[in-house]
Amino acid sequence: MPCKAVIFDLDGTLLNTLEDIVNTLNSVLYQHNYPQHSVDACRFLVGHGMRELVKKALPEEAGTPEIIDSMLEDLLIHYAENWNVHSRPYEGIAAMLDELTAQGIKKAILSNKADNFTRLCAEQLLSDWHFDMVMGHTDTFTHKPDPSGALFIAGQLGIEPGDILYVGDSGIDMLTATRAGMFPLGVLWGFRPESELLQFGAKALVKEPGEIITMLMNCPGCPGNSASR
Ligand SMILES: O=C(O)COP(=O)(O)O
Repeated sequence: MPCKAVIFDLDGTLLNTLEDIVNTLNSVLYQHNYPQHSVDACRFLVGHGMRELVKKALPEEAGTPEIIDSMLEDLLIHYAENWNVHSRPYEGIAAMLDELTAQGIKKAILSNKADNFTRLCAEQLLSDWHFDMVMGHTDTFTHKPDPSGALFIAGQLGIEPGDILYVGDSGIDMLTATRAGMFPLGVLWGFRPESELLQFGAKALVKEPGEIITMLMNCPGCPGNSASR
């Protein structure tokens, strides 16, 4: 298992952002007289970026580019006011990030969330840890599962993709990792089920963040593995 660097997905992996996203989405849908969605339904709407979220949430016949654009504008305004009401790191994330930091393993974040919100999340909810790179969606790279963002991070870190562990909670993340030549590790505390992670190529699954550390410590090349020192 690779262990020179770890790239994390954000929503559903490091942070539980679901409730704030659902509340924002539903308030915008309500304002525009469209049906709202349950939290469980929203688990499958999030992950492809914010424009796709709006598109998937709208009734099919309403999804014209003009309506999507205007709903997206409102969503971004509402989300800016409500993004951190309930959003927090999952239990065990803090200890896991502490341990990666102690072991000198590089850390990055790659999200399909808009770049400004991704940075806000990292700056305000993950400020105790240094991330070597934090990247949300911009016009420079196509959304995940296109591997260009992940490969750009590898280049910036100066680490071969094959030496990078990619940790995420969705099929999109597993595909991204596979296409980038990284190791796809699926987490089971996030938004999507185990079956999806396996279907899209997860090579290993973890039930809680501490297991990531155990796996890395058992990896022969890991800086934290006493056998490799
Ligand atoms: O689509 C989103 O907004 C969230 O995306 P992420 O799971 O890549 O963080």
